[in-house]
Amino acid sequence: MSNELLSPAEMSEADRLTIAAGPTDGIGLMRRAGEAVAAEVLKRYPAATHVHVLCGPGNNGGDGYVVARILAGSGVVTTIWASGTPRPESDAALAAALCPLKPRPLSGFDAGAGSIVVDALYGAGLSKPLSGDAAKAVDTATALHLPVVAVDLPSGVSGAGGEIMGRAFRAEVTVTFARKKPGHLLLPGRGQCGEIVLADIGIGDGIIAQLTVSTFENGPDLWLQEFPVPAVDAHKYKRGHVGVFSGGPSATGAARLSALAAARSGAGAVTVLSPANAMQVNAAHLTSVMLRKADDSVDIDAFIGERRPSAFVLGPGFGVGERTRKFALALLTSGHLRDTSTRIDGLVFDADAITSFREAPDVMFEASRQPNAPALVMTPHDGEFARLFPDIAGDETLSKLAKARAAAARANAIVVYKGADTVIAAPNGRAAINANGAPWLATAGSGDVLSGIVAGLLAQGMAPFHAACAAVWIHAEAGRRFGPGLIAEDLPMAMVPVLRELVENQPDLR
Ligand SMILES: NC(=O)C1=CN([C@@H]2O[C@H](COP(=O)(O)OP(=O)(O)OC[C@H]3O[C@@H](n4cnc5c(N)ncnc54)[C@H](OP(=O)(O)O)[C@@H]3O)[C@@H](O)[C@H]2O)[C@@H](O)CC1
Ligand SMILES: Nc1ncnc2c1ncn2[C@@H]1O[C@H](COP(=O)(O)OP(=O)(O)O)[C@@H](O)[C@H]1O
Ligand SMILES: [K+]
Repeated sequence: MSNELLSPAEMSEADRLTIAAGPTDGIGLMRRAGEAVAAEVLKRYPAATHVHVLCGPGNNGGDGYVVARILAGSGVVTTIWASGTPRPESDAALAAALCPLKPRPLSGFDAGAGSIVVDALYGAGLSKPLSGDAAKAVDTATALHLPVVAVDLPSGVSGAGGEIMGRAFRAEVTVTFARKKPGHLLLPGRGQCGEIVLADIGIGDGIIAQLTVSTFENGPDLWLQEFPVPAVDAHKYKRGHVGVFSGGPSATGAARLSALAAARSGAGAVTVLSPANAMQVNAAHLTSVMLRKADDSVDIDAFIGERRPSAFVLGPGFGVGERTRKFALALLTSGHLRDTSTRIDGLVFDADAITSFREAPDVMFEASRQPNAPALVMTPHDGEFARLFPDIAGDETLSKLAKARAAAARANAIVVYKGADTVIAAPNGRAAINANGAPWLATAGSGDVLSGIVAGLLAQGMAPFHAACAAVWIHAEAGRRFGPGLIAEDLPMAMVPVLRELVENQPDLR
């Protein structure tokens, strides 16, 4: 697998383990890193008149000295602008000594039109906001519209969380090493990276395996093996039955979007559970999706007992208040209804099911901790996240990744913290960052569709973390491919080619 995302600490551990295992030493890794960056510069900018390499005092700067040596050796006009000098006897000092160019002080950095900047100021070791000459260099490169190639990370972007510290370069391409880092995928860092090129510098998969990484880029590699495909003897109830709760007569659309998405994602049967006074409006709009009255927890228990649903969606269009809390708690405590033939694989709480617990989130978290509680997946956007986890949301020291992890642990739930950089986190600390979406997905009802896909996959027996990851990726992929003009109604149909490819790519099924 190459979808692991390494924190700066994990990357330096990978570095250490590789050197300890031999035969590659530190300068060997640095040479390969510099060679990869130089190759990218030569490939992308063959007509560049002048390359300016900005070198910091650490190993990121060390990579920069290697780049400058190779470019100069290839006949490219190259200037090094250095901030500080490498620590004596460090790999960076060795790289600088091997480079024939005399560095100029970064304070004087200037460049003409047609120039390229290689940003090797700070990478994994960024420890404080950019200021002084480094900040001025960012402003100069920006003002002159110079294309920037970043080494490992655009200086100023935190590798751990994607935050911009002070200022940051906006690169056209970022060449990183061995594995991506969370800061390449989380916003705003992702927006500063441009295209990301992953270079192999000799840190083997076996080394990465020793790190027991728990953060991943979301994609089929993570969950395709588990993606449900109906067996030859499938019947509809073997493919899972999803119940989706509808709001009142003027708020039924969200549940139907969710229900349709659950059906498209492969659930064999889907039932909209409607208040009595919204039965008519729901009936007028449903065809393959079934409809049943559910006004209170007695109705829910009867549905569970009789129809053996395997997953539920509660929240879209449902309304905020006591009734929602009652329904949520009835579902979380429905374990007593289980016998060997009645199994609820999971619950998806979205929208109003989240907001309804803003005054007393612990009540929900406590219920989800009970031994018989079904697996819970929550799908908050920023606003909903802040209602349920105000202290975590307000903690400026935490990245979105860290916030999602903290929330998942507290709530004993899979938390899908939505947005352009959706993070999916599990209570055990596993987390995935999603990066295949597009802003076309920012359209009313898009989130309702997502909750239905999660439930559809849960109902088919996918493990909750993987069901959530797969749903987020499929939803994003469908929206990105559809592109301009997307409305939520389009998403269930736009999923079809995505699902087809997933099924066709499952190794055992070809
Ligand atoms: N690990 C690997 O496998 C490989 C890693 N490689 C490369 O090494 C890079 C990591 O190197 P690194 O650890 O030396 O850190 P780096 O980013 O050079 O910065 C540290 C220096 O900068 C300083 N400094 C930081 N922020 C600052 C600021 N805002 N303003 C001013 N100063 C600031 C900081 O100062 P201090 O915090 O000590 O005060 C320290 O002196 C990595 O990104 C990759 O390119 C490759 O060679 C291949 C193999
Ligand atoms: N700029 C964006 N890029 C990618 N995905 C996005 C973007 N904006 C929103 N999304 C996705 O669209 C969905 C919106 O959900 P939500 O905010 O709940 O909307 P609604 O309540 O209208 O259904 C989420 O899955 C979110 O991750
Ligand atoms: K850099």
